[in-house]
Amino acid sequence: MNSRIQAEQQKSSQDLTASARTSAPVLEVKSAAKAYGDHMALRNIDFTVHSGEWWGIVGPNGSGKSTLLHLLSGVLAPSSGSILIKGKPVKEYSRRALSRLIAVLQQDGLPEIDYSVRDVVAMGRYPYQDWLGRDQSDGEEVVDRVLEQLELSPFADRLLTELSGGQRQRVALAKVMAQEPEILLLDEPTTYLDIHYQLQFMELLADWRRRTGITIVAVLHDLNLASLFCDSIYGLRAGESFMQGSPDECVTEEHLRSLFQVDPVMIRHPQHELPQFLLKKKD
Ligand SMILES: Nc1ncnc2c1ncn2[C@@H]1O[C@H](COP(=O)(O)OP(=O)(O)OP(=O)(O)O)[C@@H](O)[C@H]1O
Repeated sequence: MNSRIQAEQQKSSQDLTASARTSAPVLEVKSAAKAYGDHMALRNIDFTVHSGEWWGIVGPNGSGKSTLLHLLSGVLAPSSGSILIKGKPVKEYSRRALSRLIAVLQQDGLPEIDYSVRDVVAMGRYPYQDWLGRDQSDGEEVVDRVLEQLELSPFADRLLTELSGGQRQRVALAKVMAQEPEILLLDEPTTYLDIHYQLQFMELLADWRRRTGITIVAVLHDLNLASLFCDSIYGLRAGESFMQGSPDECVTEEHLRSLFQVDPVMIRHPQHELPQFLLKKKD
């Protein structure tokens, strides 16, 4: 990619971030806690996501990241505190209204089933169908457009069972794109992807956000990717808030040591001016 295009893309991403900061809150977590039986998985969680922002949720295994995502999507109710979506408690939305607002993508987005790519992407239109299963909007066009955007048109009639894991994850992304949500929640979406597909997946999200201003909250294990793509990072440790802020504020040697007990070598990305780190092995 030539450097002028790269600079323009970086600028448009910065513009998006700046405008996101001045826009309305879409997700608000207020003093939220979640207990499973007598185990407190989350406590004292407070953060606000504004329209068009991209947040990365990071933290060690078992720190409560997926639980937090389940609270945001309304799959789980907080034991105390509240979760607001566009100013309204999540529990006050009907399932259908919620599925028009929020799409969720898991780490293994789709099972290996005997459905064609087109049929699976069309399932994303479910929130727009009436009780007879008719799409009340331009569903077919949306499905065609999304297949085109993700370069899946040549695969449209292939079965999911005939695709690689990386291709299936792209179809999973197409399905949530067809859902046309305002908020996208992702739980470790790049876990099973090789570095080519990891980067491609993150670029597709970035492109989607540039085009539509969608709000993204993603649980990410890879802090280097989080630093490259997210505006803001929220770090959890043992169910409690550990840090929140920009990649520069969060991806630091001190935080990495304290969160993950690793001894990293910090570097500055020479092209993107963002913090990155290398891991060291014992001598
Ligand atoms: N359904 C459940 N019942 C009981 N305890 C649970 C349940 N789900 C999660 N937990 C516990 O809550 C804590 C947080 O789990 P959670 O899955 O949210 O962490 P995580 O940060 O997403 O972990 P990982 O990085 O390993 O996926 C863990 O101690 C886990 O064992």
